[in-house]
Amino acid sequence: MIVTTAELFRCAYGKYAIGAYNINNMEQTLGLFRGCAQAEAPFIIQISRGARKYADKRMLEAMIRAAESIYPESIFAVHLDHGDEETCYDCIDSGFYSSVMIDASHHPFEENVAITRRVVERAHAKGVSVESELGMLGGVEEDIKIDEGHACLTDAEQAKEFVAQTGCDSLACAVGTSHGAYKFKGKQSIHFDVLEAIFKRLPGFPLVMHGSSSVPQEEVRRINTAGGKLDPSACGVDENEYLPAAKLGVTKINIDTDGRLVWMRVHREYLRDHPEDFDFRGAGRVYMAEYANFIAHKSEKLGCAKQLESIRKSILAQRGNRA
Ligand SMILES: O=C(CO)COP(=O)(O)O
Ligand SMILES: O=C[C@H](O)COP(=O)(O)O
Ligand SMILES: [Zn+2]
Ligand SMILES: [Zn+2]
Repeated sequence: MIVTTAELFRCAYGKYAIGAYNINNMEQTLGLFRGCAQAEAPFIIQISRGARKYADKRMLEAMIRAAESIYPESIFAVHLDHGDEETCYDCIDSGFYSSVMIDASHHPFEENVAITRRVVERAHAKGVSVESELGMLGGVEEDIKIDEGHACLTDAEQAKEFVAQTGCDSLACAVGTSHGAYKFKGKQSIHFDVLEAIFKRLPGFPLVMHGSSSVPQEEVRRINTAGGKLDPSACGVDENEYLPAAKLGVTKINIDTDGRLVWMRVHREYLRDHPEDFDFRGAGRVYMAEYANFIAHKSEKLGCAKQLESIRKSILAQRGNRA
C-alpha cells in the first residue's frame, strides 16, 4: 500500500522514526521490500534526481509497482529526494509519488519560503506531502558540495517561522550530520541541543534527518581489504542515536551511503573470491540477501520494526475518518 509521508508521520511521531532509503536498481528495490517484510516495518523509498537519470523514472516506477505486487503486505511512501521545483511538479503530476522534497535551502530565506509555498500548493491539491529544508548540511548533495566550514545548522526560531509561512508537512533540519561516505573527520555527532531547540518550538511537527548513515568502520575495512580505497578515518552517525532523535520529533531518517557500502563490500569480496565466475547473478543474490538483512537491522535501530500492522490499522482509520 502506497501511503503519504504525512500519514506515516502521524503514526510514528515522538515514538520511532521511519527509514528512508534511496533506490537505483532492481537489486536494491527487491532487497528493500524483502528487508522490510522480514522486519515487519513501514518504509520510505527515496528517488533522487540522479536515480531518475540513471535508471529512467519509468523504469523506477515499474520496478516499485512490481515489487509491491510481490510484497502485497508492504506499506511505504514514494518520495522524491532533494527535488528542485521542476522535478517536484513532474512527480506531483505523475500520480505515483506520494511525497516530494523541495530543497531550496541554498537560496536566501525568503526565496526558500516562496519556492516551498508554491510546491506545497501544487502538492496538497493532489494529496501529496511535502518535505522542505532549512539550514545546510555538509558533504555532497546532488551536484553541490559543501565543506565542513560552510555547513550551517538550522536556527530554531527561523524553523518555526518557515513552517508557519510555507505550510509544509515536514522539515529537514541541519543538526550536525552530513551526506556521503566522507563525512566530517572523526565521529559525527547529532547536535541534540539544536534538535531539542527546534523540537520545543515546533511541538508535534515532523522533522527529518538527512545524512544519517553510520559508515561502519568494519564495512570500510572489508571494502579496502578487497581492493577499495575509501578513507578509513570517516565515520557517520551512531545508530544508537536514531531513537533519541525520534523522541525529539525526528520521524524520517535518510540512509543511502550505508546501503552503497553493502553493495561495494559484497561485490568486491564476491569477485575477489570467485575469479572464475562470469554469472553476475551469484553476487546479485548475495547482495539482495545482505541488503535485506541490513534494512531489517536499521528498522530495529529506528524503532519501526514490528510496527507494520499497527500502522496499517491507524492509516486505514485516518482514511476512514476523512472519507
Ligand atoms: O540524506 C541522505 C539522502 O537524502 C543520505 O545520507 P547518507 O549519505 O548519510 O546516507
Ligand atoms: O543525498 C543524496 C542521496 O544520497 C542520493 O544521492 P544521488 O544524488 O547520488 O543519487
Ligand atoms: Zn539541501
Ligand atoms: Zn539528503
